[in-house]
Parts: sequence; C-alpha cells; structure tokens
Amino acid sequence: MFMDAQDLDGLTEELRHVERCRAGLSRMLDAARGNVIIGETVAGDRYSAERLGRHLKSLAKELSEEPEGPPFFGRLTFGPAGSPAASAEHAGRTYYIGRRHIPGEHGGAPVVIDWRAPVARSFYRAGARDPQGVAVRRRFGWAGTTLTSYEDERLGHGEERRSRLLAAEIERPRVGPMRDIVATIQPEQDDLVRAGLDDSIAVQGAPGTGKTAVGLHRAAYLLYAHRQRLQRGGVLVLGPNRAFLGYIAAVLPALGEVDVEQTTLDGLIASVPVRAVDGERAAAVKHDARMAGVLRRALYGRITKPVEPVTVAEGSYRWRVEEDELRRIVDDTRRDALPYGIGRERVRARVVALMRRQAEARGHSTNAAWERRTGRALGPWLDGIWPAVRAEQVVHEVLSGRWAAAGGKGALSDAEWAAVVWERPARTFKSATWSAADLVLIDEVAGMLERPRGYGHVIVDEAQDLSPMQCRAVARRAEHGSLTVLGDLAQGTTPWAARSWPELMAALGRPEARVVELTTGYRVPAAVVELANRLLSALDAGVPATRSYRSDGRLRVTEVAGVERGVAAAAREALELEGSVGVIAADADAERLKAALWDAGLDVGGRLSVVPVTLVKGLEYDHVVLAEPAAIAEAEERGLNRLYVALTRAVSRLDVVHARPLPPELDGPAAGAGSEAGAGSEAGTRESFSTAGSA
Ligand SMILES: Nc1ncnc2c1ncn2[C@@H]1O[C@H](COP(=O)(O)OP(=O)(O)OP(=O)(O)O)[C@@H](O)[C@H]1O
Repeated sequence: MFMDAQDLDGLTEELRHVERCRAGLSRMLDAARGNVIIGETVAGDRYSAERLGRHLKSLAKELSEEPEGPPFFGRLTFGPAGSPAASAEHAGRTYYIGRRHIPGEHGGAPVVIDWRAPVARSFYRAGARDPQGVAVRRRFGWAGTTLTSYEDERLGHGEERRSRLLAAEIERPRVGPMRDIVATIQPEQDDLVRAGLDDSIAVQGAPGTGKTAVGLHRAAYLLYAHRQRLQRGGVLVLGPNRAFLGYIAAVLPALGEVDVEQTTLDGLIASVPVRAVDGERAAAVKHDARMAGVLRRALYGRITKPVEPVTVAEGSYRWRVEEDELRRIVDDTRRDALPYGIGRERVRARVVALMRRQAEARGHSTNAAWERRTGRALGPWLDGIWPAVRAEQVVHEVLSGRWAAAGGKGALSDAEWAAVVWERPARTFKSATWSAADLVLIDEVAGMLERPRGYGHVIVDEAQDLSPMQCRAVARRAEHGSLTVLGDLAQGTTPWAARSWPELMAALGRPEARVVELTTGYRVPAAVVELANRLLSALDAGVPATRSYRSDGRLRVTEVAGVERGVAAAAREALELEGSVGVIAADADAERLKAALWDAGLDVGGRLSVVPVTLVKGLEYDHVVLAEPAAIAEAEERGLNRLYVALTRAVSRLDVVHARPLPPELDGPAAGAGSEAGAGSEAGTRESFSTAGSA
C-alpha cells in the first residue's frame, strides 16, 4: 500500500509528533544552557571546568543556531512478537528516525532516534525480501519545516516500491551547497557508511554515485559509533580543491559534526608558500615514489661514523666515551628506525647515560639538571655526527644537485635527475622558491624527521588523482588509523593518476583494503550518462559504465557559428528555469566567455557561474552549459578524462555548445535510448538529443 497525505488522520497524528519533537528540542536547549552554568561552577579544577564549559557551550550554541529543519524523516514500525521475521528486541515498537536524537519527556523513550543508531539501520536496509522485523517503513515529505505527506511500505506484507519521495529528493533542482542525504541513503551506500572503524575501504564510483556523500556520512557515522576511539586522533576529510571544500562544507555541521577537519592535501602539508611552477617532466619525477629513497639517503647520509672519543669537562673531571662505544650507539639507533629527530635525541641520551655512570662512579651526584647540562655540552659533537636539520634544507640540497656525485640520485636516471635539479639553485634553503611538488618533498622529509599528527580516520576524495608521493603523505597521517578512499579511475586527470585500485591502495599503505564498486548514479540523468559513457571505452580505465537512477533530465547538443553567442543564448534560457547554472569551459576560454556573458547582460556570479574545467571536479550544477568540448579534450594529456568529468556535472540539463567538430570519441551514434529528439519520460520532462541546430 502506497499512501500520500490523503490519510488525514494519520497526518494529524504525525503533526502531533512534530509538536512533541519541538518540545523535546526546546527541553534539550534549556538543559544545555543550564548545564553550561552548572558545568562552569561544579567542575573540579580549572582545566576540566574550561573543557566541560566549552563542550556544553558549543552544544547549546549548536542547538540554538541549528536551522530548524525537519525533526525526523522516517518511521519504523516493527511487527508484533511472533510475526514473521519479528525482532525480539523491537517487537511492536515504533521509532522515528531523524538527524539527531531527541529525548522524550521525563526520561521517557526518545521521540526521535539518531539515524546512526543501530536500530535505524533497518530504515535503510530492510526490504520486502528481508524485512528485518519491520512491518511498516514510513517516509515523510516536508515542505521546508512543514510536514506535508508520508508514504508507507508494508514490508511485512512483501510490499516494496520505488519511493516517490526518494525520487523527488534525488531529482530536486540543485541550488547552493551540497546537502546531506540522510533521509535517502541507498542500501549499497549504507553498507559503506556503516562499515567498521578498522575497515579501510576503496570506493570506485562512477560520477554522481554518491562517493562524496558516502564519505561525509561515513565521517558522521564513525564519530557517532566510535566517538571515544576517535576523540584523540579525529577524522580528516581531504578534497581536491578549495571550491570543492566550500561546496561540501555545510554537510557535516548539518549532521551535528563540527569537529571534522576538512582540507586539501596541499593545505594539510603546506609549510612554505608556493611561488614556483614545475615543468611537466620535473613534476612527474618529483611525484614519483623513488624520490622518497633519494630524500631518505640525503637525510641519513648526513650521519657520520664517530672516529674519535667525545669528552665533556666538568670542573677538573672529564667524562669520556670511546669511539667504538659511540659507533655502537649510532648503529643501534639507526637500526631502531626511529624518526631522524628522535634518533638524534636517543644518541644524545645514551651518551649522557654512559657519562652519568662514570660521574656516579666518581661519587658525583647527578640529577635531571646535570643531564640537561651534559646533554647541551654534547651539542657540537652531536652536530658533527647526527646533525639537526630542517626538511627544507634537505630538499634544497637535493634539488641543488649536491648529492648526485655521492650516489644520492639512487634509482633515478641521469635524465630524470637533470629534470629535477634546479638550473640556478638559491644560495640557501631560506631564499629558495618552492613549487607545489616541492611541498610534497618537504613533507616527506618532515615525516622522516618526526612523526606527523596522525588521524583516527582519513577520508580521501578524488583519490585517483593522487601521486605516489602524495599517497605517502596521506599514509603517514593514517598510520595508526584507517582510510576511506573515494575515486573514479575514469576521472583521473593528473599525469600520475592511478590506473589500478590495488596499486593506489598499496601506495596508501593499505594493500589489503577491499575495493567496492558503485555504479548507480544519482546525479546525472540517463540521457547525459549515455553520452558520457561513450567516452569510457576511449579512456581505457577499466571501470564499469554508470547506470542512472534518473529518468528525467535533458541533453541538447547544439552546433553554433560562434561559441560565445551560443553559450550566452543557452545560459539565458537556462536561467529561466530553477536551479544553478554552470558554464564549463577550457581554462583558456573561461575568462573570455565570462566577459561575453557580461556583455550579453547576464549576471555572472549569482545563480550563473563560469567555471574553468580544471576546477569543476566533484561539483555539480543543476544546468550545465558545456562550451566547446574539442578545446577541453585537446588542452591536456588527459583531456578526454577531463571532458568526461565536465560531461557528468549536470543534475537536470546539459547543453553542449560547439562550433568546432565534437571530439570523435563523443560523436557518433548514441548507444541505446535517446538518440534523437523527444523520448518522453514518466515525469513529463523530455530527453532530447540533437546534433545540429543554432543558437
Ligand atoms: N542516496 C541519495 N539520495 C539523494 N541524493 C543522493 C544520494 N546519493 C547521491 N545523491 C546526490 O547525488 C549527487 C552526486 O553525489 P556525489 O557528489 O556524492 O557523487 P560522487 O560520486 O562524489 O560524484 P563525482 O564522482 O562526480 O564527484 C549529489 O547531489 C548527492 O547529494
């Protein structure tokens, strides 16, 4: 049975529950405010008072500032005990599922259960074949904060159907930043969201299959299910660029999680400003994993064998350690494979310990201050044996070419070495200008000097673009944690983009990670997916084609005499409809097109944006106007992959506007449905496909 809002009695009862939720929320807010006052006065010491106070304040702030969204989106009614597949624990009970837990009155049963709670799992996973004890699953429809409808699936009676509310949510026009998908997480996505904390997973997902959404919801889930374990390390989300981070920024706070660090890899490892740009060849070598070996040798090559004893004078005494003892200390410490900086301190501490024994044998009293003094006195000797060094210094020396003669170039060929070595090296590391790839090298050395801050869980989006050296930077930060790695081999656009998941996961230090494929796309309509899928065979990425969940949407390919006028006409038409409009163009053409749109009287910057194609990864627009695909395809080595990314950004409509011939991989007969104009869909929208016309 499939019900809408017609069941008025039912709806009235549900509206009463909305009131109970509002009352519960205001009780929570009062309690949180009250606790701030109590917390500030009762905590035992100042430190815990401050910590507790901060925590309570942020909870109170969060609750009072939270936009008043729908308090719940689903309801589960479990069958009575004894009914088929009844669940003993939940038999006969009803639960409302929402974004956050809302307690009941006077300590009674909660009025809303957090979507991450174990029982809520059945909301996402139960089906007619496996009802998991659920008699009825109810989904609610809201207009803003007003409950307007619901629909039921009587799973206990074998009823399960494509939800209209679900379809409406997936097909809704997009405006503004990304939203959470808690109300409509699909079973294959839920599997990934709720995977265990120790599980490192790689997700190969076609465009729009919800990888980013899954990653963010997984972060929220892990923080809920393993809050204590994650308290120290925390969760890190890495995205491809700042535009993408801006786009996803609101999702986790909307789920009540404000403490997740979201940044780009460059942002994470930035230690010095980037002022130089590498040539292609230099960048390729610098991103190669063999550079790690070169840097390691350059760092550890500074350690020298002690060839004479070391002495420290104290009054008329001299404490002395012989060279063979010193050699043993240095060798043992190297074998311990500690970070370089810790190794240096270990050597110092062991020499001090030997001297202390001598001093005590002579009746000297030694204490911590004595140890510090003696340690300091060893400084000049230590600087000769195991010198203190900065990461930039090591990289500066390598790129200045100093280590080649001493066999420092390791596995690099002469040509590769020549590609990375600076033509005119700066005199010191302080005056060097660094490129983005140099930052990765500096981070590599910094990671050898001391362990970087580690995270309990790291989520990496668009991971197919990571270089082997970047993978090492990520792996260092997840050494004692786990990884969720999201990407699409077909969308790889960097010169070092991954060609295989096992290789990528090995570079990330998790060769054993399972690889899961997602192939159902929730963004891109079927007609557009079909066009993009044509490129797949040319990309040779070995990934399966996308299947679209969406039957709506429109594709139009228009050949024009002048791209600027054609794009302006398409954009103007697009603005007549609801939703965001993105004009995507080859980087070299973006500014010119923006100016042309201004000249045509269109307001760029509001609902309409012009985006250089290299910045569009991970983003989506309700309506995309894709300008001159041939220019995108020929602009770079992996131009066809870039074009594939651009083609898969549209939520409702894609206009391809071209003056030059389409790239041959894209042209040609449409595979399957939608080859000429007008395949009507159930929703009354039209898919159309035409290869000619004028704007
Ligand atoms: N279960 C779902 N319910 C509703 N919307 C969904 C669902 N899954 C994904 N979406 C929507 O589909 C769109 C694409 O999702 P997302 O950006 O996470 O995909 P992606 O796999 O990361 O795509 P890309 O590879 O292109 O970056 C988003 O608007 C997202 O909100």
